[in-house]
Amino acid sequence: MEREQYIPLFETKEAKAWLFYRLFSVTVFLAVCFIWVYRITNLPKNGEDGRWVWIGLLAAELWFGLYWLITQALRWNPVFRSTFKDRLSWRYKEELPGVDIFVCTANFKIEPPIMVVNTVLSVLAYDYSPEKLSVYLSDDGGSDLTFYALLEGSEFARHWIPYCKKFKVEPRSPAAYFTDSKSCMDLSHHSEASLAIKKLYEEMKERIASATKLGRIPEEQRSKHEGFSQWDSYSSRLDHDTILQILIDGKDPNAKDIDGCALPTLVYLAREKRPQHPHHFKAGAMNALIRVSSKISNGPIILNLDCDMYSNNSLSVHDALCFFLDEEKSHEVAFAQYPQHFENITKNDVYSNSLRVGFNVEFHGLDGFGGPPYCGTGCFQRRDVLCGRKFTKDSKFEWKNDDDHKRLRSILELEQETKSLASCTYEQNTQWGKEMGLRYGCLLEDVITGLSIHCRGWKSVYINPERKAFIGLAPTTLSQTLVQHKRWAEGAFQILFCNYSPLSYARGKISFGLQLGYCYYCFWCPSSIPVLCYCIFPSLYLLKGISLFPQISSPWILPFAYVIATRYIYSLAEFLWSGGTILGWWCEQRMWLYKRTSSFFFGFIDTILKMLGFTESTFVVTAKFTDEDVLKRYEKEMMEFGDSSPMFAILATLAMLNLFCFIGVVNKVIMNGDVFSLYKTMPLQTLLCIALVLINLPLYQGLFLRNDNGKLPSSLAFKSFVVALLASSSFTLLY
Ligand SMILES: O=c1ccn([C@@H]2O[C@H](COP(=O)(O)OP(=O)(O)O[C@H]3O[C@H](CO)[C@@H](O)[C@H](O)[C@H]3O)[C@@H](O)[C@H]2O)c(=O)[nH]1
Ligand SMILES: [Mn+2]
Repeated sequence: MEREQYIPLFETKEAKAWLFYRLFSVTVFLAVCFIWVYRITNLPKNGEDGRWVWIGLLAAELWFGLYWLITQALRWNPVFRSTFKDRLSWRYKEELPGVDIFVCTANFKIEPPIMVVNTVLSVLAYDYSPEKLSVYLSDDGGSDLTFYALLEGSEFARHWIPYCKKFKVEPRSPAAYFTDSKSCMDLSHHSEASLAIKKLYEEMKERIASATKLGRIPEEQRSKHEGFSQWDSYSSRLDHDTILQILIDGKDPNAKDIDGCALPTLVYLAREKRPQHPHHFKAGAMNALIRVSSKISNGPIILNLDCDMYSNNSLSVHDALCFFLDEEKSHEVAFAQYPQHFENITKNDVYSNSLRVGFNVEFHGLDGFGGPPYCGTGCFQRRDVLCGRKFTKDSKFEWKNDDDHKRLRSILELEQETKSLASCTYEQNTQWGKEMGLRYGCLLEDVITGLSIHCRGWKSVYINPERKAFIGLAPTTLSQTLVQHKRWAEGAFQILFCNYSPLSYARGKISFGLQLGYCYYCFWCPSSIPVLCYCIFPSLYLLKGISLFPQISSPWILPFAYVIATRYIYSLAEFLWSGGTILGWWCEQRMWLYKRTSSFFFGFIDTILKMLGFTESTFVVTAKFTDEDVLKRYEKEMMEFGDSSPMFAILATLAMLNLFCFIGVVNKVIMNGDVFSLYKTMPLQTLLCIALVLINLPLYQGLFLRNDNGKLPSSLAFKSFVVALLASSSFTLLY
């Protein structure tokens, strides 16, 4: 037979301006070298003022310079991918592979069941043959409320899916669809059907809301489904049997939507939990899902989603499949990662949660070196690779289509057999969590798993289409953002010491660029220390009148000026290009500082304590639900403090310290009457201190000027005031 002509399913383009960027980056590096030379050649002699702090600054600047070199990997070689999904349907017609979608939820109190159901509905309604689509919800909360909500959702799906397909609805999360102004316009066109479906949705929402409010399932509902009986032996969230229920069996000829078309499979799973067995958080949940799904649908492609990440494009599966089914280029692709988008980002994004630059710039850069990391959500994976398969030249993606849609066993039998795969003891003495499935023992289970896949020789691709594929919820308070980043930074730091460390094990197994790329995240924690030094010492020495940087008349000021100016101009340009605002960029600078001085610093300390055996790290789940009061302030872009966490204590103390130094210096200048002397002798120190005070303005407001519940508690204000005052005055008087 003649070989069919090869038609590429995706293409990869390089960025246009890469040469320009590389030249620019070389000039910055030269300037950095001059700064190092300045520090070394001007080191104060033994006994002179400021020798120790000078050495400290040298260390910090060495770190900043080297770390900056690492970040170049993220921008050196960006690539952009596009897919041809019409060719896919044309080429493969009905022979596309099965896709299993895993949605994870963990806590019904902070991850509202109605939101979870919307996410599930959005993927159930994918424009993909229902026989080949299966959706699994893993509920680590083991909550009958979530189960009940899913049960309601499965009933509603029988109306929702045909509605979506008939009217080509987008997005297919009902909640998003009914609030989207554009789709509401459409809604008015196909009047009757849309009013009816909206009513059904509202009724379902109402039932779920009242059950949630009540805190239990009404008896009449409970008696309708035998699945609830599985909660009879349930004692707590962390102590219960496996609960498994196939809510829609796609292979059952009676499972039909209201138009008589087949439905995708839908499964609820709460794996067994026992207090004496570690459950490994999300990684454990995913591994249980991998095993359970292998018995039920065994789709060769797996999509993993967080419970808040609904699908915003009914054709994303097709887009992703282009990367796995291309006849010449696909054999090395292990996973395709989509970016995360968030629907609740305010205009200037006060907490810098949109991760704009990361997803619009840096991930493209990593893609150029062998692939973006696995981000835990919005990621399509090959099942065989996830289960430990190594890359070889003939690792082509293969799947067989079983035409037999009938089950040999009854569904009850199947459920019973499958349950044991989700038990606590199943993994004992197996490779699960090590060589198979997601890796255990790291707070960033996704990134470490992706790294291990890269180390086995696979590539990944980054797909960032115009129409957003997945949209979720970002944290809405400062403390949530800081806690989330602490988890991420701590997890990334753990990777540095694990078996797959990008510094040692990965060498030679992944490209040098990707090694650096991973290091960028892994070194977040330790980079807190030089930033802390820079926030404290230059200002204290300014107050004391000791200069630590070149004077305005010295030529050495030039490299400093060049680095500072280009760093900020470039980052502003990049931020605006990625769709941000100027004020948003300013907020990002603030969050840059806050993350380093609190999240990354605490992550650093915690990792060290953990290595010494003092603590265990836990996965703190981000709330996807905000109090009305808090939400109002969030929408007004007011920083939300509220409680007195140790992270806030550090931030407040640093802010106060800089304020005192600033006031002290202004006072001195006024007494001396010579405004210009400071500008001549210590221009950079003054600039740094002023910048730190300006960036902290919202914090001073939270400390002293606000009256709402989101301000900083006065006890914390008092403590930080005293500590900062003591530190600055004792430094000037005694030292
Ligand atoms: O024991 C647990 C803890 C969490 N989750 C689920 O994991 C997901 C992510 O949790 P979230 O609190 O939203 O964390 P984020 O920081 O927003 O998530 C990012 O970072 C995590 C790693 O830190 C990844 O697991 C996520 O996929 C990624 O989106 C959620 O759906 C949770 O329900 C579980 O299933 N079991
Ligand atoms: Mn999340």
